[in-house]
Amino acid sequence: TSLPTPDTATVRSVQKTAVAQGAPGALTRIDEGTTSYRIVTGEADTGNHTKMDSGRRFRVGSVSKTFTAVVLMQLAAEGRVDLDAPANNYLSKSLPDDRITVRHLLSHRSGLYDYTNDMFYYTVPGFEAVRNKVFTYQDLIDLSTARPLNNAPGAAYRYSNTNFVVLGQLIENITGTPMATHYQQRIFGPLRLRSTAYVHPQTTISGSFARGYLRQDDTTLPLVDSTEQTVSWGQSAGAVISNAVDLNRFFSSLVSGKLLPAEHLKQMMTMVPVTADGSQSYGLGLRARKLSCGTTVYGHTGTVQGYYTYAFTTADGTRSMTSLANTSNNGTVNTTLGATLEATFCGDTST
Ligand SMILES: C[C@@H](NC(=O)[C@@H](C)NC(=O)CCCC[C@H](NC(=O)C[NH3+])C(=O)[O-])C(=O)O
Repeated sequence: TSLPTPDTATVRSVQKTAVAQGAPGALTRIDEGTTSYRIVTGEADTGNHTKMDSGRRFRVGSVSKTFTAVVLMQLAAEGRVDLDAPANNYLSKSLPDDRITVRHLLSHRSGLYDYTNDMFYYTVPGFEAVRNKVFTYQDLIDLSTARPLNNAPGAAYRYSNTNFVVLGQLIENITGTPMATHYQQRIFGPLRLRSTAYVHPQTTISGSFARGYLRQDDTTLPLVDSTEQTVSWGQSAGAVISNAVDLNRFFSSLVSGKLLPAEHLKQMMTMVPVTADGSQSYGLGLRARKLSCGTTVYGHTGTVQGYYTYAFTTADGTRSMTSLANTSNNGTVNTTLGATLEATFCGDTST
């Protein structure tokens, strides 16, 4: 299917708006076969006024969930896990409800409470309290199960980081191999994602990277440099580090069948609407968005202190886009940045 030419002028104006709304900088990279478009605005480091550039690495937040889902689906394809079995079959310490299946975890239908609601209720104090902490998966799961389930297993979609922390623990329990090894051997290596890494609990980002700046709840106060942290509160739900070209290659490779057999990819991409207008849906560790021009794109968003990410591709992987703004706790910027999807995949709709 031939898509309209990406509207890079609108991408640029969207980025300028995001900067005007408080982001120090933004980047967008669009890949289509051998053609790439790179648009950047503002600064990667406000301390020495280093300009943003599109090759910089950053924390991808929940885009990590898609990487974790791919590992899980490969194990399912290898016959080592049954998606419809109780997750408790694979866990050393049981979840409070045997009805929670592996598929419920992948599709955010388990009902498990999201511990980050309490952890980050107060944004900067919450962040400062955990930025150098190292949690076990069980520490985080125990924070969640201290609260009642949001819903009966399978009864509703309710986004929860807990689901993908449980999946990290489950994968390590089944295989005896750390998530970092699975990511590297099953995804980063085969796809040559040379700027992508899982270095938990290391707090620093190596190579060329964008610094991240967290907005305070009192927005009159200056941004907090949140670049260095363990992201141990996120791990298999949010601790991957990558860059735009790698995320574009990851999502286009995923949907074009390079990581999973057809049946398992199909299950991952089988979407359930999560918004009333049906424009947003969730599959297994994967988001889909139906854009105004009728094109549906597949990928994930990410929010981690100092970094907003959108990483999406077309159903056939021919065009991929990754956008980053290096701030967070700023919903206006997050919404604005999302407009790079329309500009990229629907082209110039102003005429
Ligand atoms: C939404 C996004 N989810 C993720 O990326 C996961 C890993 N991030 C979160 O759950 C946000 C944690 C708080 C961030 C903090 N907010 C606060 O502290 C608010 N009090 C911040 O904005 O940096 C997704 O799936 O698309």
